[in-house]
Amino acid sequence: MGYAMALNLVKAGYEVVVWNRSPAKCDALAAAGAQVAATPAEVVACCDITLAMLSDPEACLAVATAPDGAAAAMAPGKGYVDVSTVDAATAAAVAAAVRSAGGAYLEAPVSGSKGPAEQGQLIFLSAGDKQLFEAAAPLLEVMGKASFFLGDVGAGANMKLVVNMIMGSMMASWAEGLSLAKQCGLQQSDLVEVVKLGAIACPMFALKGPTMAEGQYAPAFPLKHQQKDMRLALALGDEMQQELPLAAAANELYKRARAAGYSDSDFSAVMEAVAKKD
Ligand SMILES: NC(=O)C1=CN([C@@H]2O[C@H](COP(=O)(O)OP(=O)(O)OC[C@H]3O[C@@H](n4cnc5c(N)ncnc54)[C@H](OP(=O)(O)O)[C@@H]3O)[C@@H](O)[C@H]2O)C=CC1
Ligand SMILES: O=CCCC(=O)O
Repeated sequence: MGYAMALNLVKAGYEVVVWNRSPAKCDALAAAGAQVAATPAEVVACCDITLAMLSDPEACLAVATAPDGAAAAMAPGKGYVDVSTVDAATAAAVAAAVRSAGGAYLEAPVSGSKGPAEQGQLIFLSAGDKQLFEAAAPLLEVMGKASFFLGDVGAGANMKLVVNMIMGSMMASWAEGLSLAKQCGLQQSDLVEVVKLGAIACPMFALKGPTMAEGQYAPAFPLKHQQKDMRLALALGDEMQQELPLAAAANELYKRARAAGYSDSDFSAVMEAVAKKD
């Protein structure tokens, strides 16, 4: 995700400085014209606005707060936009580190996967410092098709977790439907066409149905990240005393798929947790 988003900024003519824990992953961006930094702090030192796209809460905290992390070079006039999917507590901790160094903080997790990231069609779910949202708007416009400002720190993270919890349950349900259709002798391709025309038509079902029927799960949204989002959404449910029985059941399927070795496959590989073995 970070690669596609940064590449769009380079293509739009911005001076982009990149860092990644595994440095080789910066090579293609360097070839496209980005400058490569040695640490997150070095990125922040070079830039007015720094974007972070990282896997999970642990990664976001590490990159923001390590001795050579982003907060170490934060200063008044600089902004940090974390577009990773994390929980509100992590967003608050990163915000505190950035703000205590005088910087501004925006969380802006994204809806949309690899394709929308490449096409500049992401949806940003932002919260935090409104002035930074306004300053970052031209960048978000390059990378996305819509940006929402949802309020104080945590609101963007919570919105993203609600959206991905719904998506995870829908995908698990779709996997069950495709599997049941097959078991009763129906063509899965017919199910895809029937669903496409009715009230439960859904771009995700249309996109993923054919490849799921073939047992192909080339990663767009890795299953380990979907399971992380289910876990974080369930924790949010506990905190809010909101029952989430469907999401809890779906989470067990994603955990089963992870245990079966599908962590780095697309999240549609949840199919393997429900499909009856012939
Ligand atoms: N893929 C998708 O479709 C979407 C993903 N998201 C969210 O975006 C985020 C990134 O997703 P995606 O790009 O797919 O994930 P990837 O797994 O491809 O990339 C994760 C990135 O995080 C880095 N990272 C992980 N742990 C650490 C750490 N401890 N310290 C420093 N860097 C670390 C990785 O570095 P390294 O290369 O060294 O491993 C890599 O750059 C996740 O929060 C995900 O939930 C949101 C919308 C869509
Ligand atoms: O977090 C991943 C979201 C994927 C999507 O919105 O298609």
